[in-house]
Amino acid sequence: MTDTQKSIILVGCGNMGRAMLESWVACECVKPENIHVVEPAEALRNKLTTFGVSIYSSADALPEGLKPVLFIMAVKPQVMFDVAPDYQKYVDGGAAVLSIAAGIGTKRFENAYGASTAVVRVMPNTPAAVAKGMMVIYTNEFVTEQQSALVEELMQANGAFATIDDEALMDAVTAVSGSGPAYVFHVIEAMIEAGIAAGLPDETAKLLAEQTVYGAACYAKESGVDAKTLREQVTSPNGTTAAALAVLMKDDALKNLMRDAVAASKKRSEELG
Ligand SMILES: NC(=O)C1=CN([C@@H]2O[C@H](COP(=O)(O)OP(=O)(O)OC[C@H]3O[C@@H](n4cnc5c(N)ncnc54)[C@H](OP(=O)(O)O)[C@@H]3O)[C@@H](O)[C@H]2O)C=CC1
Ligand SMILES: O=C(O)[C@@H]1CCC=N1
Repeated sequence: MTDTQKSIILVGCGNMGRAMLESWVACECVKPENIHVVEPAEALRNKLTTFGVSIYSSADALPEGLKPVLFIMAVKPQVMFDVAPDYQKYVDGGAAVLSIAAGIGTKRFENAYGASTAVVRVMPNTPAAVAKGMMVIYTNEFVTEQQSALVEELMQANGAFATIDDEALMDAVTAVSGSGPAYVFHVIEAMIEAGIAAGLPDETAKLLAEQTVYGAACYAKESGVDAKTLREQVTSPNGTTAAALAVLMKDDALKNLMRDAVAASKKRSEELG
């Protein structure tokens, strides 16, 4: 089997499933028609027609004899084990299950599908849609080299990936990089509103906020300089930034808020498991 003959099934093409799919259709590890997408919502299926992927409304509609290398469970944690039995036959045929659900551990899939099931957990994030995701991978001992290699190719198409050996870290991962884009989007919202309140036209406030967050993130990642030093380089003594940071850093306000937010997300991930 050549690489491009490999097939995968994506179960659920909502916010996160679609974000990952957007970068997969451009990657050369799986041909678009060999990406089988199962999504019950007609409106979401209709948005996939230009992707060249194979689209189904339910597991029953998948073609007979399909032998996927892996299937990706991108449904909500709350419905995961209602949906899981529909894919038992692919596990029995040697496929690995890849779950992106918050909280749910590999053991629960082993319990559902069988003790030696190959299970991959990935905590993705939505910037995967523009190949700028942070994808964190944990695999159990039953995942084969071929399955692992395909997972890494797919995750690379989505942006950067990291692997962890300790599954217990997944809740903290979820709280930082899984949920994290929402924190940053909220910062962008807040900067836009503040810019408008300071007198900027709406479109100008949006452009400035988005490009500033984008540029700062690229600079932090690409310069090799730590964030504290980069912050200090912006901050002229008794200048404008110092005036702003006196507000943001008073009593470690933002750090404390972020610590509480990440702790709340981690706790919720543990509860979902
Ligand atoms: N959103 C994010 O940023 C992130 C999400 N995740 C995880 O990704 C998973 C999906 O989240 P998200 O994309 O936000 O959720 P969505 O609700 O947007 O997407 C889930 C999709 O699965 C569909 N679905 C429900 N039942 C089935 C079924 N039997 N077969 C196939 N598809 C089905 C849903 O359809 P319908 O609505 O009609 O039920 C929906 O379109 C969750 O487990 C979440 O924890 C992880 C990291 C980040
Ligand atoms: O909010 C959630 O539960 C999912 C998991 C991480 C990001 N979104």
